[in-house]
Amino acid sequence: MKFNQLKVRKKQLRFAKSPIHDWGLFAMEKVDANDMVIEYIGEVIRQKVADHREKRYERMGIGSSYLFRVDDDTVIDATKMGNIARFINHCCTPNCNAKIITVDGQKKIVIYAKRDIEEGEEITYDYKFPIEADKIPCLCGSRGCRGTLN
Ligand SMILES: Nc1ncnc2c1ncn2[C@@H]1O[C@H](CN(CC[C@H](N)C(=O)O)CC2CN(CCC(c3ccccc3)c3ccccc3)C2)[C@@H](O)[C@H]1O
Repeated sequence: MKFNQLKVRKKQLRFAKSPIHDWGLFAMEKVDANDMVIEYIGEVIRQKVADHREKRYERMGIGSSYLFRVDDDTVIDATKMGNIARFINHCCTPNCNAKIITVDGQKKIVIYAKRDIEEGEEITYDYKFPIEADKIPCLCGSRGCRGTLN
């Protein structure tokens, strides 16, 4: 089914302080399992450009960036141009999935509900960060928490 034929009734969402980390994204209405929640909007850039930007963001002290890896040569950067999807936090037992779909040759990241989500629940997905040496402790607080983001 083409992306624009999807039932793209925008979900009522809001960003607010999160018990997981800083700001998060919350459902303002019930979301049914498998419904599309939001697209992760940002600039589509090549891996090389993302590497340079990541170093620049580190130098600027903005640390963790709004970079979302799509595949081994495509990254979506929501730092300068993005939507509220960039506020979605990680959870080891998330209520959403991030799926990559291709629409007219353009790769898009769409966040779908894995299960029914109640009004007021925080929207989360598994970041699936690559394993790294310097660990980022995970604050998701869920029973199945793996302890680190990477
Ligand atoms: N389960 C978890 N456990 C522990 N930590 C978690 C978990 N889930 C998410 N996180 C944290 O959230 C990050 C992902 N984050 C998700 C949303 C985040 N909650 C938020 O409130 O922004 C988006 C990134 C946070 N950054 C914002 C930078 C900001 C900035 C930073 C410093 C100084 C000034 C400005 C900035 C602002 C504008 C432009 C550029 C940078 C992007 C992860 O990388 C991790 O650090």
